[in-house]
Amino acid sequence: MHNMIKNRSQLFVLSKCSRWNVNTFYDCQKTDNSKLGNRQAQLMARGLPKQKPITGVKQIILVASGKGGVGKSTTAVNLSAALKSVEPNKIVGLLDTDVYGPSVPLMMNLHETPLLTRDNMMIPLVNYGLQCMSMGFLVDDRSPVIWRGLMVMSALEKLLRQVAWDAVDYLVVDTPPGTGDTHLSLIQNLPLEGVVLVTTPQAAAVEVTRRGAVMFQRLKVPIIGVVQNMNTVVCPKCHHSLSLYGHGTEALTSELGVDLLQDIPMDPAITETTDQGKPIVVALPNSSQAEAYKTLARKVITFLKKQEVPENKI
Ligand SMILES: Nc1ncnc2c1ncn2[C@@H]1O[C@H](COP(=O)(O)OP(=O)(O)OP(=O)(O)O)[C@@H](O)[C@H]1O
Repeated sequence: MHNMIKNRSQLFVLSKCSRWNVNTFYDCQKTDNSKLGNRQAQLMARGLPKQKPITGVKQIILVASGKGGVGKSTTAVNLSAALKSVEPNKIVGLLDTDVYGPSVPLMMNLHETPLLTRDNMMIPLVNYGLQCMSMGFLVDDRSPVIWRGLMVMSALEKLLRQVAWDAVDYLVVDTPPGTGDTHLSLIQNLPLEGVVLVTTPQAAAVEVTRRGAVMFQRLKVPIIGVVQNMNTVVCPKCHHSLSLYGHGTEALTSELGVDLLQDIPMDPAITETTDQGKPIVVALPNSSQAEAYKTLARKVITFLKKQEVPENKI
């Protein structure tokens, strides 16, 4: 757990039984931004504007989609688990920035309220070896979040700056669908390594993904590649793979000049494990579905390694 505090009960006492909830959003202290580290220098060396890293995090990867419901959160959760599985020595975090429809609590089976450090930083909840933070940990599970944009931005600021990430190597950031304020705010404020776009191949989904991709390209966020989700169905008896929607994603990736990173079939085991709060990479680690997510993770890692600027070039 967090290196300042060795166990949760000790922390609970130290924080005078304070638990983070939505009411404390507006009266907490500012994050300590003094430890920006080498990363900023690396990004400046790449000619990127001066964004502020997240304390305790080395590399940040966005997972985004144009349309809702295409499997972005499922991909983000399984990508996080797969990064951990492929590189067990690395520390992986998962940040859910979908304030209106957070999925991480359900998909990671985490329903507690985060504890606070002495300086009012939220301690990520941990399951399956992944540090996790979500707006869903801070609001009632069943209540809708009825907030105006400014409140959402304020909540996002807290999620970005008031979480006590503990030496995270890879932070996977699940985003809301579309290309709204949250994306702009993430792009403006964070040194992002790149974005993984998730789409299904129907024309409607591909069209919105294209618009999202152009936004990322214009704002100089590297596109790591595209995950095509739920295009194929594999027959459990004869293992024949049937394509449901055709080649919309290939057309998109060749138009954008980016990689089609992985094809994830539509599979009931993925839905079931997701709904049970255990990503398929954890629930069925040797399955072909888990292997698909691990292949994706390996490609993301290869991309991240290429992004690194050698120390002697800074
Ligand atoms: N490859 C897949 N096979 C089967 N079911 C899947 C697959 N990918 C996602 N699903 C299911 O599709 C539904 C939507 O997935 P998910 O919540 O990840 O989408 P999303 O794009 O993040 O949605 P939102 O726009 O609400 O954030 C979930 O029930 C999930 O279990």
